[in-house]
Amino acid sequence: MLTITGLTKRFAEQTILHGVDLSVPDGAVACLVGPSGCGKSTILRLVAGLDVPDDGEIMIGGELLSTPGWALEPQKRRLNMVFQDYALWPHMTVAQIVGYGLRHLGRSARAERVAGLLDKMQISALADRLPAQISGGQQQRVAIARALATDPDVLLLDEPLSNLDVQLRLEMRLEFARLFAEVGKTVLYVTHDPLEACSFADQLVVMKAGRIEQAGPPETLFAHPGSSWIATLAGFETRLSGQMADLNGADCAGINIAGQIMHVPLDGLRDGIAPQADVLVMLRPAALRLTEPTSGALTGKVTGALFEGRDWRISLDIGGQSLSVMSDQRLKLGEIAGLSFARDAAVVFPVGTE
Ligand SMILES: Nc1ncnc2c1ncn2[C@@H]1O[C@H](COP(=O)(O)OP(=O)(O)OP(=O)(O)O)[C@@H](O)[C@H]1O
Repeated sequence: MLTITGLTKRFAEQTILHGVDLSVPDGAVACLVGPSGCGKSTILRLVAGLDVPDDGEIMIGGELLSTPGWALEPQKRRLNMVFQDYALWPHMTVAQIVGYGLRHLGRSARAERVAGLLDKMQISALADRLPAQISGGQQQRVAIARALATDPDVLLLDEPLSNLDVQLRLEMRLEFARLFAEVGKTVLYVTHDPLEACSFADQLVVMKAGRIEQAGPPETLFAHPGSSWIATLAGFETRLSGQMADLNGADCAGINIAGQIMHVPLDGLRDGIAPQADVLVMLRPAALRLTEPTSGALTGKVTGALFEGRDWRISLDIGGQSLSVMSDQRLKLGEIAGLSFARDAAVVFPVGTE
């Protein structure tokens, strides 16, 4: 178990991490995700021992790595880090790079272990090449093989896919999912791409401004986002402003959107939203449907229709607020249409706390 408690880091006058608590069980993959500058890489660097915390403790499997006033030297920590730029030594061959941390082994044991790692990463044919003679994706595999060579308890990866093209990134996501399951290491993985994080995370850790906003399995976070920022990551992209009107029966709330009442299931509603509170309703575009403008449904006026190769993107004005809905039918400008949405399509946040 990797355990981080009250981790605090300051650079000059600025506090970069504000008492971060995080536990990653043995063999689990935790992905730190969040906007640039929120402190993700700083956490990795502190765990790796490349920087010293101002406060808090870091432990791996009961062994203390860092506490105020004391830090275990980086090379004594049972972990390895893969950097964004791979940091491969330019004058060494792939086999020499991967075997570098195994110099204590005899020649044949070392060669056998290196061959196994190159095979695992599917780069056996590149053993005698220099880093400059292989592609970015292949360099990435070499960096991971090197990190696995010394059989660390924990792997730290800092944006390892960000230098690869889009297609290769998609392929490597699959590869990482396979690899992480196979090697069974505890992994702390930094990315700013939530979809990359979701591909293989057991635990998604969403950070903002030096704090953890929400952590848990990706499915839980995406179904029950704790903030509008996470809701946006989870694809609740369409926004409507309104006021709480009433609690309409046991499982539905009424929200006033520019004079019309929109009925939102209570499981999409945050606890403790006061009556009359100004709220932000966030909807997943894929779960919105256009319907006949029946009474009881939210209705809007069509202000645009764009054909996007398969479906029409219909722009709808609802009391001065606009949103777009995909439709298999073209609607006329000025037409009134109803809007329906699936039960899990909406989440609601009180304005000011979102
Ligand atoms: N050595 C340093 N000296 C001063 N400030 C630093 C130092 N290292 C990081 N910072 C600052 O700490 C903040 C967090 O940086 P960090 O690299 O952890 O962010 P990040 O979330 O990993 O961002 P990115 O996705 O852009 O890499 C940033 O504002 C950065 O400028």
